[in-house]
Amino acid sequence: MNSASQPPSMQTERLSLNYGKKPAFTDVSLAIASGSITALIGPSGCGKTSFLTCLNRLAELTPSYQISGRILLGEQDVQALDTISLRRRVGMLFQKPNPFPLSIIRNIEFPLREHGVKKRDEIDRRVEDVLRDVGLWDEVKDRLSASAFSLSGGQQQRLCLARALALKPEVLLMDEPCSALDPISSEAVEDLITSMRGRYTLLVVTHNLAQAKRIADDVALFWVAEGSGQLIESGSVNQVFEAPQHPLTAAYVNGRRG
Ligand SMILES: Nc1ncnc2c1ncn2[C@@H]1O[C@H](COP(=O)(O)OP(=O)(O)OP(=O)(O)O)[C@@H](O)[C@H]1O
Repeated sequence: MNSASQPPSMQTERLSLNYGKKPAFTDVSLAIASGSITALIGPSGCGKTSFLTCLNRLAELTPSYQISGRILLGEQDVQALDTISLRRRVGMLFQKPNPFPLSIIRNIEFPLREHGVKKRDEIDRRVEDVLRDVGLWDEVKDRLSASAFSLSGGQQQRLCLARALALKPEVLLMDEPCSALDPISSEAVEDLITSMRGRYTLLVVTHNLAQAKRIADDVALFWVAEGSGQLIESGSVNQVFEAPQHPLTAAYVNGRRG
């Protein structure tokens, strides 16, 4: 599917990020289509993770961070939003599962309560809904009070996904969400990602080109040029993989560079 016809859910306009004097990426303008899966690909150090963490303003936690350009969520400038509501609307899943050191149920209940959901029956309903959504309910329904760390790595990652979904985000940022998992868990998480197409806007950093090809509607390729990450090409998955416009894209997707 080419999602270019859909209005962007998020977009960046000439976004640049420096850590102190060192540029991480420069002048990235990218529109992320609503309800689509966009894969961010490119060699190590080209700024993919830094770009992702700008979108929910996590990058601000790095003291030397300096940003220029604009990031829009819908029509709103994310700098004008408070970070709590921004991060409710733009959730994140990290490379390594990072459940809270709490029980399985509290991992989901905690953010719900933080965001004002206080009624027991609503909490229980939303916990069950999201655990079903990530295919975990049957595996954990009899041990909701057990520690989240008693789950396998793949189950922990699905719990983290459920925790993010509980807040009903519009956009989900995923930083190599499968790369720390065994092949079977990785496939389960990948299947979940594709099952979310159309319901959420997903931006997924992946080093795995075969995975990008399998899951993405759109692909954006970053590269390091002149000492900083650059967006060198973006488009539908078919265009980027089958008819790349830039010679570096052709070399990268064919395994000759990067
Ligand atoms: N917190 C930080 N402080 C200083 N420099 C950083 C920081 N995080 C990243 N960088 C630098 O910014 C550049 C982009 O890094 P980033 O991790 O965003 O790239 P990446 O494409 O995600 O890499 P990888 O695929 O290896 O994860 C690199 O040169 C990196 O060393």
